[in-house]
Amino acid sequence: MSSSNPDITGVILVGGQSRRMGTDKAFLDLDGRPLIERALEVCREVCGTVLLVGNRPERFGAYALPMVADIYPGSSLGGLYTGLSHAITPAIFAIPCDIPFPNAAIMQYLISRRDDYDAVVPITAHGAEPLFAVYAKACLEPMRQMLETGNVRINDLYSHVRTRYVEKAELNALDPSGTSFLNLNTPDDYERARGK
Ligand SMILES: Nc1nc2c(ncn2[C@@H]2O[C@H](COP(=O)(O)OP(=O)(O)OP(=O)(O)O)[C@@H](O)[C@H]2O)c(=O)[nH]1
Repeated sequence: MSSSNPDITGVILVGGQSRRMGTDKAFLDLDGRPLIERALEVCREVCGTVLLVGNRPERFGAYALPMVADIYPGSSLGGLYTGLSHAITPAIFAIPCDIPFPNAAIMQYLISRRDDYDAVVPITAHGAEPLFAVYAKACLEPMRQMLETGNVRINDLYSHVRTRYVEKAELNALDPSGTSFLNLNTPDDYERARGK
């Protein structure tokens, strides 16, 4: 796989319950393609390796990708921790499976802001976007401590690692449609995305 960042693993989070949607979000069809394939496409473009993290490998066999089960099941923080643990690269780019318009240019930009930081996290109108962010191996131990104590609020991680927040204004030019961080949680969200 040729990519501009061989030292980054794209970690696609495909766990969770999809309770609000009522059907596995990874396989929601948008313009003839399931969401998972959109995430996969940008990961292949930007990252050296791709890893799926979730607990239903039988659903993803067709993609012939490495897939690992959550070490700490039950939270997206557990998914991040699992992806970062298994990655053989020094850092990962985490991406959820429920964003219909993942933006490779934004991924590239966030990766380019790594410098000496352990986490690079975009800020949008909705606050931090911890599931579309860069994490270095230095995040593993603080993540593990949070998981061991039952704290799964990813935003609490950032005070324990060197975090670079990337403000919305920095990203606007890369996101003219303003849809890059849209995520689909409910059937209504899905209907709206189909209209875009
Ligand atoms: N590996 C892993 N991924 C998760 C887990 N929980 C959520 N995710 C992923 O994180 C992203 C955001 O998920 P959410 O919308 O917060 O949760 P969800 O369980 O998918 O949906 P709800 O049941 O409606 O809350 C999606 O890509 C999910 O696949 C988890 O426990 N493990």
